[in-house]
Amino acid sequence: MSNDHIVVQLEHVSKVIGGKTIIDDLSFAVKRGEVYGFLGPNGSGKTTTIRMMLGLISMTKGEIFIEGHSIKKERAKAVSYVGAIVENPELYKYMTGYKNLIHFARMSATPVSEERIKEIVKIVDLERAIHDKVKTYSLGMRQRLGIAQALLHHPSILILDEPTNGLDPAGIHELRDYLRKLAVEENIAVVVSSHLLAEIELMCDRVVIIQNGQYVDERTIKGVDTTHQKLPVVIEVDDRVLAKQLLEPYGILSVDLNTVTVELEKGQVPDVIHVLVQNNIRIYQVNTKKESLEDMFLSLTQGGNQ
Ligand SMILES: Nc1ncnc2c1ncn2[C@@H]1O[C@H](COP(=O)(O)OP(=O)(O)OP(=O)(O)O)[C@@H](O)[C@H]1O
Repeated sequence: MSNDHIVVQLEHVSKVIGGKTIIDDLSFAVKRGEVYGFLGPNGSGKTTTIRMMLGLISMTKGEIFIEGHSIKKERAKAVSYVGAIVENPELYKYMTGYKNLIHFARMSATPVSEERIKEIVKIVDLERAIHDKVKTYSLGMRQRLGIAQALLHHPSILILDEPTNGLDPAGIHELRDYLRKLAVEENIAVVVSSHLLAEIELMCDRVVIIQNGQYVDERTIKGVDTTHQKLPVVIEVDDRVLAKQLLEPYGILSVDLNTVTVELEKGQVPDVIHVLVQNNIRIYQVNTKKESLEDMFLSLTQGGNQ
């Protein structure tokens, strides 16, 4: 199956509770093999959206498809592809990790083989501790056991609501590593919600940002090839008129008092500097305008509702 395979798709989803619009026309799609961040300030509607993705609450408008199945029309089928931990997983502290998994496997609607349990234990890195009682586990280990439980039935998508809550930096680091491994090795979509940009940036391949229940932006975080991305480059020169003439072929965006802004690919920047220098233009500054995810998220969360 190709990695462009869309596992979950939200189409114009809205949720109104008590006359108040909590989610407003939200659309996004998550693919196999990726860790997808769902980022928004507290109260922006992440949990509500996740509940709709799990079929726990209805949507007022729109559609959610999981593996092509409508959550409205084929709820049981659609939800069968989802593994999720929304609140703290229910674990039996006085049983071993392994016995917990056996217990959940028995409760699963789809049969789970012992082989599958072993495979999952390996993926979440609990091989050494799996026969110890859960009460001896750290919070991070308990969370991994919870994830193992959510994965028993071979879901196509794993949804984790604020998974780093309560974890220390080492725990967050571990979580990041095995979510990545999970997405690739199990070839599943992993959706992680958070109100902390730094965490999402560390963990995810792509991120959708919401505020007040509305879509704000979607960005690729890792592995993005910026070589051919065109960005505005502001060049401060002593002769903007001549500079404008020379840079015309590259596409001038604007000319100010002593700057010329051109839209350039990274590889064109040295060429442009070369052309200007050859024509005896003095260059004082070259700046690429790029709004970082952080700038944007900070401007969204200004007002301190984090
Ligand atoms: N059942 C409900 N009735 C009324 N308002 C609700 C209900 N559920 C959620 N809300 C409101 O909807 C908004 C979004 O809540 P939600 O829990 O989805 O946000 P969130 O992004 O998950 O935030 P947090 O990270 O704080 O949990 C909040 O303003 C919340 O008060």
